[in-house]
Amino acid sequence: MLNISRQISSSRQRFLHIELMGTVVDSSNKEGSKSVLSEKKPKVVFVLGGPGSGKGTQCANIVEHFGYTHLSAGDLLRAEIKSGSKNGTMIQNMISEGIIVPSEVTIKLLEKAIMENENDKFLIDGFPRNEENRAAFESVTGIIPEFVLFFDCSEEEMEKRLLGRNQGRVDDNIETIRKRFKVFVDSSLAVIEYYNSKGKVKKIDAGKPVGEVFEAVKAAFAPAK
Ligand SMILES: Nc1ncnc2c1ncn2[C@@H]1O[C@H](COP(=O)(O)OP(=O)(O)OP(=O)(O)O)[C@@H](O)[C@H]1O
Ligand SMILES: O=c1ccn([C@@H]2O[C@H](COP(=O)(O)O)[C@@H](O)[C@H]2O)c(=O)[nH]1
Repeated sequence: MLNISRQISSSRQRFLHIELMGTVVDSSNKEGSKSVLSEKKPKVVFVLGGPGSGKGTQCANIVEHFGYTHLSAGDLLRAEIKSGSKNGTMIQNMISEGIIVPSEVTIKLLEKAIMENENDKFLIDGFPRNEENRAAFESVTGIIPEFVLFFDCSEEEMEKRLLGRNQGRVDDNIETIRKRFKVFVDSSLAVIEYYNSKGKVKKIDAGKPVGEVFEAVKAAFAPAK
């Protein structure tokens, strides 16, 4: 039985309370046109959560333990900037402002990364970031995620982690961090709500230490009994 209740505890802070499950990969898209992925039929898990909730950290653990390939949408966009692509300046400006890059750009990068990898199971980290991303990805690729891992963490904790990350990211400054939080609440939570309505969200308390979070993640990947 689903049980979602959203509490707004301050103008900037919202939490989702969710109970969950999920599956299935569909290789056709709604327009009937063929995606480059229609033959491959990869298994996909979306890894979602606010900026600094620990998605990348836990994806590294999942790769090691469960043999998935980790595709961070943000990393693919940053690599696109470095490659000198024609979209590089636009992507750079959008990341600096914490804005969501057009779906077409991100989906092309994800499709390419999946096609170029022999693995058939992928963690897609940090995408979809809004409902338009989600609908476009499903329509273009025909992929429905097996499930969605949702890293639930307070803004206070995420802010502390991002300010301490020290990886030289242009968006890890307090001004952009606050913009990213707002984008997450205004646009990205809707994706989690959508998949929750399909019974596909597995919520993780991501405010705990890394090892404890991974114990919960492992349970989410354990086959249903
Ligand atoms: N459970 C945790 N407890 C404390 N620190 C953590 C935890 N998980 C990750 N961190 C640290 O917090 C920072 C952000 O983690 P990470 O990069 O994994 O987050 P993310 O969700 O992928 O962020 P973004 O969405 O900005 O890419 C890193 O410095 C990481 O080492
Ligand atoms: O699907 C995506 C993923 C990322 N972005 C942009 O990149 C930054 C950083 O993303 P991280 O997941 O924190 O690496 C994000 O703020 C967006 O500007 C995107 O547009 N679409």
